[in-house]
This record gives sequence, C-alpha cells and structure tokens, in this order.
Amino acid sequence: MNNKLKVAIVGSTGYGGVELIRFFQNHPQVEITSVISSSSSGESIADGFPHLTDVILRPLDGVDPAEIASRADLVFTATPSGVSAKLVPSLLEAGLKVIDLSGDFRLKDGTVYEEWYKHPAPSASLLEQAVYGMAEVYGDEVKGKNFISNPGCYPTATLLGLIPAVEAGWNDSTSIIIDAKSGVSGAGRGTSLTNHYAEMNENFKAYKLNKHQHIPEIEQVLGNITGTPVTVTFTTQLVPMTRGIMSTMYANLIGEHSDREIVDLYRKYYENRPFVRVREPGIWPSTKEVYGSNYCDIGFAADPRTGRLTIISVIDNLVKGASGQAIQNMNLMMGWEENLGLNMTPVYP
Ligand SMILES: NC(=O)C1=CN([C@@H]2O[C@H](COP(=O)(O)OP(=O)(O)OC[C@H]3O[C@@H](n4cnc5c(N)ncnc54)[C@H](OP(=O)(O)O)[C@@H]3O)[C@@H](O)[C@H]2O)C=CC1
Ligand SMILES: CC(=O)N[C@@H](CCC(=O)OP(=O)(O)O)C(=O)O
Repeated sequence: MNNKLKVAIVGSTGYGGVELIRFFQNHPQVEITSVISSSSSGESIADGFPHLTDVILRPLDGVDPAEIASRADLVFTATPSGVSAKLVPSLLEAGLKVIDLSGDFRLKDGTVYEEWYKHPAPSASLLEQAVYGMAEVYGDEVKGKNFISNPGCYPTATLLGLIPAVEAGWNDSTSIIIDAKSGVSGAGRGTSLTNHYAEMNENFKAYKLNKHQHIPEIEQVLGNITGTPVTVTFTTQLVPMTRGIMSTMYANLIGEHSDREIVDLYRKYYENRPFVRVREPGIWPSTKEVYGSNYCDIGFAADPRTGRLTIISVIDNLVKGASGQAIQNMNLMMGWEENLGLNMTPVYP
C-alpha cells in the first residue's frame, strides 16, 4: 500500500506552483494527486509548461474543495492574495491541511491587512489560527499544525538577516533601513507592463516606496521579538534577472561588535537549521550562490567609523521565498526531517 502523503496544488500553473512540482519529484514521502487550475482544467500542464512533459501526467483539475478533499490530505494554495482569503476557509472545512503561499493570513490584525492589501480580511479566528511558518524562528509552533501561512519573499530574506542581531539587542530596532531588490519572477507569471521585457531589461527601478505590503509583515515579527512596536524604512527594487532577492539592511549598532562576533552570534542562532548559511567576515553572498535552492545566505559588515551594521541576505524568491519554504513547513507539520526533498545544491553559474 502507498503510504505517501497525498498533496494537491491550487495555482499549479503559476511560478510558485510549478516550483512545488519540481521539488516534489525528489520528495520521498509525497505524491502529487491533484494539480489544480481555475482557468485550464482538463488540459495537460505540459501544454503550458513543456518542461513538465512526462513529469505530471494527470490533467489539471478544477477548484472544488470537496473534490480536492477526496483526492488529497494536504493542499498548497499558491494563489494571488484575495483568492486565498476566499478559498482557504472551505479547504479547512473540508478537513484538509493547508499551506498558503499568499500574504492573506500573515498579518494578525485584519484592519492592518485591509490597509495594505486593499482586500477584505479573512475572519479574525482564521488569522489567529494561521501559524506564521518561518521555520528558523517559529519551527516549534509549526509542528503538528493544520494551517500554515508561508512568509513573504522579501520578509524571509529580511527577517532571517535581522532577527539574531535584534533579538540579542545588538541592533537598534528604531533605526532599521532595508534596501531590497528582486528578480522579475517575484511578481508572478501574470504579465503586467512593468514586467514586459522592454520595460525591465537593462533597467533597475524602485517601486511601492513606503506602500509595500511586506512592510507590516516585517514590522509585526520584529515587534513580537522586541516586545515593542517597530517601524522600518523599506525600499523595493526590480532587477533585470529572473530569480533572486538581495536584502541589504542597515541599523545602528548597540555596543561595539566585530564582524567575527556577529558571525558567531548568527551561527549560534542558526546552529541546527539546515538552510541558513552565514559567511565568514569580509565575504558577502550573491543571489547566484542560492539560485534554485532553499538556502538563505547572510554576510555582514560592522563599521566602527559610523557605528552601523550592514547585513546582506540573499534567497531564491521562488524557493526559500515561496515553494521551498512551504515544503520545509510541510516537513515540520508532518514531523519529518526539515530538509526532506529540499537538499538541492544551488545551480551555478
Ligand atoms: N513569485 C514569488 O516569488 C512569490 C510569490 N508569493 C505569493 O504566492 C502566490 C503565488 O505566486 P506566483 O506563483 O508567483 O503567482 P502566479 O501569478 O505565477 O500564479 C498564480 C496562480 O494562481 C492561479 N489563480 C488565479 N486566480 C485563481 C482563482 N480565482 N482560483 C484559483 N486559482 C487561481 C492562477 O492559475 P490558474 O489561472 O491556472 O488558476 C495562477 O497560475 C501569490 O500570492 C504570491 O504573492 C509569495 C512569495 C514569493
Ligand atoms: C518583484 C515583485 O513584484 N515582487 C512582488 C512580491 C509579492 C509577493 O510575493 O506577494 P505576497 O508575498 O504579498 O503574497 C511585490 O513586490 O509585490
């Protein structure tokens, strides 16, 4: 008898969904039993994604919670914000475990959600129920739970880069500036003029200044860690590359700390965590060094001249920023090794 976990993917025709399919080819405990599309049910996924020819043979299913529940135990919702908020309640009611990749369940305060996402918020009880799945920080809370809200791509790179120094009280949390850059796949597959080749190639542009929906997510987590409200300055920029996020963070140092001390602090914090790699002093990570993998790589430069600490954190937005982190959460939910199916060496060059 096949004892594998049966998994369904809603939004399987998007970048996040397609990455889930790729990683599940190497997962020993999982079987994909339903790939779901709201616009192409009945078609073969290889029609739109020929690289999946002979990988997924079953046709795309439609979005019907009861049908999904008859085929699967756990469902990933890799759907746009607003869609997840409407869909997830019926999936939970149908008895499925759910991991949502959108921003719909990350913010605990529905009023804050509506202010930043501009959609009606999910119910307060569902927001309460959703566990914020940042495994390196909240891994113990994820274990055994039924409903996980996967962190945002920028918040993943940023928070993993900031939390150890903030928690240790070495970074002044009132002075944090975050300068973040993303490859174009971060915007999803749905085309917009901004992501048109002629608009983004040979171009580098800032967007959503002081309005980005990931600002309250970063502030919520940092506020929980410090026990006091935190505000950050956060700038997002689109870079003409396919994948990757680099988040560069600046904050005033509290006390004198050398790069060596900071590296040691971070290595201790992430000691038993398979996916955070801390660079030696004077070596800073680049996006290519994590490409296609679930790693988050972090480097530092403490500056005694200015009294500030610069932190550089890189991830692949589609993997550690989305699908890889979602699988990491599934592994923890199910009580499996955190890195099961995820031990992919980055693609280089
Ligand atoms: N791209 C990234 O780097 C990251 C994305 N995210 C978040 O993950 C989610 C998925 O992102 P991504 O894969 O990039 O997005 P895409 O735009 O590439 O894909 C979204 C998919 O959702 C499906 N969809 C759209 N409307 C509905 C609906 N009403 N019901 C069911 N399915 C629907 C579409 O497929 P179909 O038309 O076939 O149904 C589409 O393929 C988003 O919320 C995004 O914000 C989070 C972190 C990083
Ligand atoms: C490059 C690019 O456009 N990136 C997107 C990432 C959005 C995202 O992932 O959305 P949620 O995490 O909120 O679901 C953006 O900046 O809005």
